[in-house]
Amino acid sequence: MSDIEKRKLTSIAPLFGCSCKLPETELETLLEDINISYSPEILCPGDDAAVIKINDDLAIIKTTDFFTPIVDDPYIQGKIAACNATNDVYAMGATEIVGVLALLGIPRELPLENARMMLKGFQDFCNSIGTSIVGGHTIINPWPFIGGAVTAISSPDKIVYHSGAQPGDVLLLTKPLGIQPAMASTRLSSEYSSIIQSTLDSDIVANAVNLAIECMTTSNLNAAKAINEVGANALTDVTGFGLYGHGLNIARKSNVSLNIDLIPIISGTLELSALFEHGLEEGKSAETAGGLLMSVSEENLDEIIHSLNKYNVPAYEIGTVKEKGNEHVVIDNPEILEISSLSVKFES
Ligand SMILES: Nc1ncnc2c1ncn2[C@@H]1O[C@H](COP(=O)(O)OP(=O)(O)OP(=O)(O)O)[C@@H](O)[C@H]1O
Ligand SMILES: [Mg+2]
Repeated sequence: MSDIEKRKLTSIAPLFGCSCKLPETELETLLEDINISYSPEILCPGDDAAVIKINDDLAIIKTTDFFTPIVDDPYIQGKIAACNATNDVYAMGATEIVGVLALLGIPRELPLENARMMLKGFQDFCNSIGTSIVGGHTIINPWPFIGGAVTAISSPDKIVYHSGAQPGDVLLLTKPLGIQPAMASTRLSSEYSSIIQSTLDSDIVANAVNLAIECMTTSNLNAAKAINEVGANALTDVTGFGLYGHGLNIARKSNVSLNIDLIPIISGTLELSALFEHGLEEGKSAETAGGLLMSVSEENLDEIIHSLNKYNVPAYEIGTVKEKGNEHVVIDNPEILEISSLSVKFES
């Protein structure tokens, strides 16, 4: 057995899941320097996915995402990668994916069986949301990575942009936060292990990891279906830039301020975040395949919550949209809501 075969998937790269994204400020500098010119058919440069208007009835949505492993099980890693890559389509309010190209990077020494299981998890997840791998690209690379390039279609008028949040709107989030600290607890040195054991019950840590994996393998498709039925003013998904960073994208594009006064977290992750200094209570902790953050009018609020719950999607009311103030995103001493299950009580 080679050295790498004996190592865990997450031990081959030093960054995990969406936390390997280039920081947002550096990405902005990079893209500014290139000065890309977008033609008028590109409806929303800088949003979660590119939307290309073909005619009044048809837009094509294209997006790509890939990252390093966040779990050691290659099959689950494949599912998480497919969930994360396809979620940017749902973050535009679109629901109809027509195909996914699978992108794979594998270290020379990694047994092909590991790569095969990642791809199998990827394909099974795509099937579970009604689509399939239609091709891909595979390279030899020192760090393993997996992801997808996704194509979807939609009516242009169903697309929901970052830019539509209005003062008076309510902010809803569909998954709890805390993926980064929950998963960091699975990769601990013995020094950290003993600190955690003295701080948190081992069952709480195990449940946090299980719920984090459930979050990362639960598609935002159902949430997008609900939004498609009722409508939302602005929409994004919460990934590597955390709630703060993705909220900032909506606030800037909409020229408003977001006041966030409640942060739903995976139970136990506040203590883990404090230990690893991830900044969860400030919305700064990186999420992977996180939930949808939407801005909805007060008058649509009950209907959208009802519709989300009907599709078995939780809806946490985390704050409100204000006229633009000194800061685009205000998260000041928020209430912390500990979540230990994604299941929804639905009353029709
Ligand atoms: N190399 C690149 N060339 C051109 N545009 C890019 C490049 N990298 C990122 N972008 C654009 O920058 C914006 C932010 O990219 P990013 O992948 O972080 O999207 P996101 O939706 O905010 O995050 P996530 O994909 O994790 O959900 C997107 O509009 C994306 O198309
Ligand atoms: Mg996104």
